[in-house]
Amino acid sequence: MGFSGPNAYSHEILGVLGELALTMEKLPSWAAPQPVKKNLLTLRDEAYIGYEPLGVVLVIGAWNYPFVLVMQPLIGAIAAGNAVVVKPSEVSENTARLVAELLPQYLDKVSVAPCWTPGFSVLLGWGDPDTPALQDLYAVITGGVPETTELLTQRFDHILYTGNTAVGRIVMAAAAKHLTPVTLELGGKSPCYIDKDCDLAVACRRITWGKYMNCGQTCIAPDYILCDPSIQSKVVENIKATLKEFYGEDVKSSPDYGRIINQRHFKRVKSLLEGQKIAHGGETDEASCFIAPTILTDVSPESKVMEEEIFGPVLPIVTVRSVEEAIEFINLREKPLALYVFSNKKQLIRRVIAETSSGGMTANDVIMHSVVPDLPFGGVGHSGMGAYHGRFSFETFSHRRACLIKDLRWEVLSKLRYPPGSMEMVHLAKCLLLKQCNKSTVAQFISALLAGLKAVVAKVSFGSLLTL
Ligand SMILES: NC(=O)c1ccc[n+]([C@@H]2O[C@H](COP(=O)([O-])OP(=O)(O)OC[C@H]3O[C@@H](n4cnc5c(N)ncnc54)[C@H](O)[C@@H]3O)[C@@H](O)[C@H]2O)c1
Ligand SMILES: CCCCCCC=O
Repeated sequence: MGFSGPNAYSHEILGVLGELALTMEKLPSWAAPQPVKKNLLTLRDEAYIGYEPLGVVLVIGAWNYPFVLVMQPLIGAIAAGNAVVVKPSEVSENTARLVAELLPQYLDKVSVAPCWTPGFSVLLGWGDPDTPALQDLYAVITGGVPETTELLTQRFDHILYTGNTAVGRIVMAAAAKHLTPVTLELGGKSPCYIDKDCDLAVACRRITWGKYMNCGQTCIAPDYILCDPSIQSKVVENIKATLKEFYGEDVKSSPDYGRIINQRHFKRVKSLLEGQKIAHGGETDEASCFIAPTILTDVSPESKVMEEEIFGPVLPIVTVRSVEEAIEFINLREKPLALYVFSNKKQLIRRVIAETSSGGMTANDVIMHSVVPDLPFGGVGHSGMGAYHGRFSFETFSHRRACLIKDLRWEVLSKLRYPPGSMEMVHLAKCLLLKQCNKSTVAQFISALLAGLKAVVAKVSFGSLLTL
């Protein structure tokens, strides 16, 4: 993909460092038992949510940000107390090799792995599973489809998969065989609506940054623009001006402009240009997998480029006459991973939010919701299920255990639920649970309490008499 040094650091390392710092600071509070609200029936008890590890987590990463996409889930899974098997994408083979080399050097080992089968041990390169030896608690498996397919036959306690929707189905089907819960971080076409009432220069600069970073190979890149026909040419001019500002006269030689990951994806993205009106860019070079930043205008909603996620530096503009039409356009399609809206009108922004659905959204910018540490990152519908980042990673990889600790006294309150049943007891329970009390129920409750109290006092006095 040709990340330059600064881009590799900011896209792949900074996020991991931020996640580590946040997790180390907040983990004690995330992991602490969370007391919950009590009702009159549980007033004297301890009721809380206790967090416990799920067990062994499988993290399957994608190639477009190959380091952060395995490290960020790994941090959450470790923080929640799990053992982890990491499967980086074979497409970004150098990073996969690096992860496999580095992780075992820095992370803990374990002397036994009782729940893992012999087949699994062989897959992990552990040799004879009966021979006690130190094994990686955080193992890395490299390889492609056959290795991942084999890995998926094993039983895990959670799987977090990042990648395309088609493979997402395969992962979910394999997980279902073991009743393993999954987090699916998928993709899709993230729309970007530009209202006429907005600062187009700023909007287009931000869109250009998010669309063409990593050569368009970002899961939450704005996939296409929806705007009024009257501003289409201004949008094109502003994006063109920004491209010059960002990458200079010769994009090909800019260290900040990437390349398509491989020939297969190069051919796929290039084919999306066929039959389109190219307002800017369109140049390609197969040998170096270069595709220039490209803008397509007056794109038909029925064209191929509007059918699949582009995942490349091609930005189609589809014109719509109003925000209603934009909302309808979005809602006729699968729920996207991200949604963007640019407008000076807060009311219009709130309307777009209220009348659409997406994994996440940013107004008046792109990508940025994904770097707010207290926001969950994930899709909805075909763009994914579940979420992670920060506290949400900890929650995703933990079991929330409902804990209630009672004592063996105050049996008088428990009598409410014991047979034989009576309507008086139902009214009393309703009074205690729903706080819907009438006078006679309150009187009944007080007399029951007094009876309980009398019994306790009698027991204590009898005990004191005995000790005299
Ligand atoms: N939601 C997110 O956080 C996020 C992040 C990055 C990418 N994506 C999405 O991922 C897609 C691009 O990634 P990709 O799918 O090309 O990545 P990819 O080719 O790297 O595949 C992802 C993972 O799936 C495994 N895999 C591939 N085929 C498999 C099979 N038949 N059975 C089992 N495992 C298999 C690969 O080994 C890899 O680890 C885009 O749709 C993009 O939007 C989503
Ligand atoms: C700036 C990094 C964004 C990472 C989003 C991951 C999806 O591809």
